[in-house]
Amino acid sequence: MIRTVPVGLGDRAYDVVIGTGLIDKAGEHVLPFLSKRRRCAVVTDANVGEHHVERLSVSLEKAGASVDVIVLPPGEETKSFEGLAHLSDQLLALNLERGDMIVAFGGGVIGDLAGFAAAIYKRGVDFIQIPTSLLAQVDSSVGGKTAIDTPRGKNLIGAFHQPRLVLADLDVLATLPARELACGYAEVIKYGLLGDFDFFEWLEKNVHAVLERDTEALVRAVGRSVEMKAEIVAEDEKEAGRRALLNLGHTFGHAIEAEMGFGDALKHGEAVGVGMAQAFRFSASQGLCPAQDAVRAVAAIKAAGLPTTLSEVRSGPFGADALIAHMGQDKKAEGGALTFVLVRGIGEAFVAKGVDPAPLRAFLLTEGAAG
Ligand SMILES: NC(=O)c1ccc[n+]([C@@H]2O[C@H](COP(=O)([O-])OP(=O)(O)OC[C@H]3O[C@@H](n4cnc5c(N)ncnc54)[C@H](O)[C@@H]3O)[C@@H](O)[C@H]2O)c1
Ligand SMILES: O=C(O)C(=O)C[C@@H](O)[C@H](O)[C@H](O)COP(=O)(O)O
Ligand SMILES: [Zn+2]
Repeated sequence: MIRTVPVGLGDRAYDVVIGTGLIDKAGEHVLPFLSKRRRCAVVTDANVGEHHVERLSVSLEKAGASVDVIVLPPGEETKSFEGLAHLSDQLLALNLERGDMIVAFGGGVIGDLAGFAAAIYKRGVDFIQIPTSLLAQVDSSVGGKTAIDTPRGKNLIGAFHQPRLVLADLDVLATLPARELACGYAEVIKYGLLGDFDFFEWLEKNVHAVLERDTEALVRAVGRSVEMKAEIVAEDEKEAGRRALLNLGHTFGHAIEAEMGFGDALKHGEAVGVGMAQAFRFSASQGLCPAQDAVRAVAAIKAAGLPTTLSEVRSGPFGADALIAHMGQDKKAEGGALTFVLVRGIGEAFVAKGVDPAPLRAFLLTEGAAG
């Protein structure tokens, strides 16, 4: 089974190919994008490398490509200035040329880092995304946001750089740890919560099928997510307007991630789980959204085993002012004022500019943050 979702971006358009058995056929898919000397640098992490990189290399080599593999340490810490310096140096050591291809083979950390390296290496080389986590298949491999974190915040240094192709092989999810699958589910349910009530209702009924990796359920979950992201990105590539909806839960979530220091204790998908729950509760507290929609949204996030409250993230409290300070670094902020993605109900997100910090602070106190 193969499904192709086009991302309509004119001269930067590309396909997202979703299906099974794609790693073994990667060479065929990638070959048309290689230059004459057919050289690729595959960037992966140690976990993905251990399970899958051999098959990918064989497939690329069978198609006539010459392949070098760069293996990085797994984890969010790799998506940093240090990780970028290390990767750039490895690419230079291989003497990769401008016409060569970088292949990002891993989760969102590898995709964001290798994509950013591709955007700036020798002022820009092409790259292909072969996402291996559910989160990367439904979200980070599509849309061209690439970045690294800094201690001051999430994804603060980066570039828009679209891949030439995305190959999402559902088979590789077989080796993905259950915790990571739940992280990916957070971004899947985000699409339902932000703009597709029917998809949300389907997820309510099929959460266990998705988490048990039932192929049919994965095809629908990944397919619908990518379709929604592709449609939004094609309309608003650089987040001038509607693309901000994809940030539902992220202004809250990124602030929590920054406070937690971008490590293993709290993963991005988990932060988005709490962040989306807070976006619904905050919207309800401001009279924007019916309280029962917030209760239902939170229950659906919880059903995947994701956290929905600050106290599940850390027993010690978060400082309300520290969280608000992080929110000030959010890329959606305008003229010093905060922008949030809020909701009128399930499937009805909207962009709220100029959010007053006073009710926000009061809300965070009700959430258990310290004053
Ligand atoms: N660019 C975007 O639009 C976008 C969107 C969403 C998230 N992100 C970013 O993505 C990152 C999170 O991505 P993630 O959740 O994929 O994290 P990740 O890349 O750290 O991968 C999660 C873990 O799973 C392992 N793994 C991945 N695929 C595997 C497989 N098939 N088998 C076994 N292990 C596997 C990895 O080694 C890692 O330990 C964050 O940095 C987030 O900011 C970016
Ligand atoms: O693609 C987008 O646009 C998103 O916002 C998707 C998010 O899930 C993702 O985490 C993204 O990296 C966040 O972007 P940022 O601009 O808030 O750093
Ligand atoms: Zn995200």
